[in-house]
Amino acid sequence: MEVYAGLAGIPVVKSSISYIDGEKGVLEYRGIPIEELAKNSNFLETSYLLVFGKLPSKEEYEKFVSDVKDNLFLDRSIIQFLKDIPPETHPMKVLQSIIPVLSAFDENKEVLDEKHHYSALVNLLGKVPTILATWKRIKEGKEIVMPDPSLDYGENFLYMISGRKPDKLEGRIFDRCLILHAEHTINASTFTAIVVVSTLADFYSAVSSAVGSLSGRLHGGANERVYYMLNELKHINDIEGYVDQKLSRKERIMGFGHRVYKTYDPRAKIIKEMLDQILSLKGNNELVRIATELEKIVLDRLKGKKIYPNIDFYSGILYSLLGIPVEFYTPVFAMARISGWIAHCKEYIRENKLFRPTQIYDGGHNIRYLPLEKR
Ligand SMILES: CC(=O)SCCNC(=O)CCNC(=O)[C@H](O)C(C)(C)COP(=O)(O)OP(=O)(O)OC[C@H]1O[C@@H](n2cnc3c(N)ncnc32)[C@H](O)[C@@H]1OP(=O)(O)O
Ligand SMILES: O=C([O-])CC(=O)C(=O)O
Repeated sequence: MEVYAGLAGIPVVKSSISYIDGEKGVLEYRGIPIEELAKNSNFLETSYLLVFGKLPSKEEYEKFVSDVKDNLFLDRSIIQFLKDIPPETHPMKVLQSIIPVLSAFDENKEVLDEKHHYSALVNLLGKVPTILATWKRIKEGKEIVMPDPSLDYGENFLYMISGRKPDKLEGRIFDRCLILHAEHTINASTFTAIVVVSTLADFYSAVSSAVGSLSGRLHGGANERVYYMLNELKHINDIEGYVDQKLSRKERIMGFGHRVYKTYDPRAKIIKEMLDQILSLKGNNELVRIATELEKIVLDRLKGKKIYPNIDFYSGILYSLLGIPVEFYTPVFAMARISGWIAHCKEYIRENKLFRPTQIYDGGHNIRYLPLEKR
């Protein structure tokens, strides 16, 4: 028997939700290339596609958007809960702890029932942006901005965090970022979600656990770390030394490398294009200059290892230009990934099999118990 460390390359499900060709840099959601969706779709339509397996008709789309919008507002008890949390708490921890509480307001509690899947989906898509924005305002001691259902999904989030209505381009760019982050086959957090749901725990527990899994710096948490790294590199001349020192210590450079992509992450390419678009309006930016130079040096030092920027490398810079504070980069990722997590939970539970892998035991046997005073 052999141990498959990190289950690398081991299929654990059959799925028709998304597809990656890591050598060619292809990503498709339900067979549609990510580039097509980022160009033509919006986040809620893409969420519908992921969860229900097809693009919605006009009526289906309108009903779905309206169901999400009906769920934007938070109960007073949830706002109070947020007010009682210590302000230093990272928003990923806030999200992870509050999501299970939302189940109290969902009357469809049976995990095997499709009604639960739908109500958890619209409840979480509706409330998670409001929770994050409300937490940001509370943390900063500012007045809470209530959701505005007349705005598009992404615009409403930018509005709630800042109190300012974003312009159309900012709203569209943010919405496209949400599309790019919505789904990515069986990554660590999605795997976490289906493991939880395989015990027949409900979708709120699965999504909350997936948030915890996403928060780590080898996964979604890397986008926040990239931002700190770029800020540490105050000058272009510092970069070579930084990279060489990191590599000589065998440390990872955040935002580079991927378990599946052995070429440029197609999502990072789209984010880079959007950065150019926003910079042409806002003017040049020092962080972008540093990131571009860092990318050149890392690609040069690691050539042969097939290591390229992943989605987390440029996303934070884009978020900073949209006025999103650094601690909220990973939570924004989580907000988008809800659709992917729920799509997988819904698919997995259809032919559920409890996850229960095995191990190769390499400890002792029949060891005598030694009383405390003899140890
Ligand atoms: C949304 C996402 O989750 S995208 C990923 C976000 N995470 C990051 O950006 C963190 C930095 N990246 C990494 O740590 C890794 O690339 C991971 C965890 C994403 C993928 O890791 P794995 O598939 O396990 O790659 P693995 O550990 O096999 O690495 C292969 C080789 O490349 C090196 N390597 C991989 N990524 C990096 C990196 N970012 N910086 C430097 N070296 C790296 C490894 O040290 C290893 O070298 P070795 O063969 O000499 O030991
Ligand atoms: O697929 C992965 O391992 C990580 C990733 O890029 C994602 O979840 O978006």
